[in-house]
Amino acid sequence: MELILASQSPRRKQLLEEQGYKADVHPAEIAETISTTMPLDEALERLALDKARAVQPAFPDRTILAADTVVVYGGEILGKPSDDREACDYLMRLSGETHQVKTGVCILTPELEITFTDTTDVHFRVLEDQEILEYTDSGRALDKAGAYGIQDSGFVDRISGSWSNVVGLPMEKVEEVLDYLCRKGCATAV
Ligand SMILES: Cc1cn([C@H]2C[C@H](O)[C@@H](COP(=O)(O)OP(=O)(O)OP(=O)(O)O)O2)c(=O)[nH]c1=O
Repeated sequence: MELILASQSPRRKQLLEEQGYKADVHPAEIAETISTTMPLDEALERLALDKARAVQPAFPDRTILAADTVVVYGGEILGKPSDDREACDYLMRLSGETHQVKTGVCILTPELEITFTDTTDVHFRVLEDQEILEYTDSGRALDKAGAYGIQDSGFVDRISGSWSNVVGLPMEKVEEVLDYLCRKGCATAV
């Protein structure tokens, strides 16, 4: 199955390819604004839908996948940090605590618009100031929600829920939907 991936995230491409899906990358060029006038899950799905719709005119016959991942801690949304200082601030706040990672997903076909959100609870071990600085200095924090990668930081000591959801795509649910689409015969469109 070959998808149009409306995301610049190399992690999402890798997660899809590891499960046997080919992903042709065409990132949506839209502002990443999360609406505050609706519940967060709905707002993430809306943003994923907007990303998918932004590329649909170029690929009207294809299946398009888009997503948006955020960290939620203490009632606040932590997206991608704007600089190293903010990245350090996020990591100091998350140290020793449990937060949530939410990914809103949209799978858009010529006939269907499917959106859903998955949530994973993530617990950080207590972090030393020095390791926070080393991580942010390495440049790995800036393109990631919450300023860390579960896959490259070693900060996480346990999770409850989907691991791939934290990396940027809840593959268990994504596969369920893609399998459903194949069974429904949308395969011609993918
Ligand atoms: C929490 C966490 C996030 N991330 C990444 C996944 C996403 O790439 C990024 C969240 O930003 P997103 O805005 O969801 O995605 P993106 O900007 O990389 O790509 P696009 O908007 O084009 O879809 O954070 C990890 O790689 N590991 C993690 O543990």
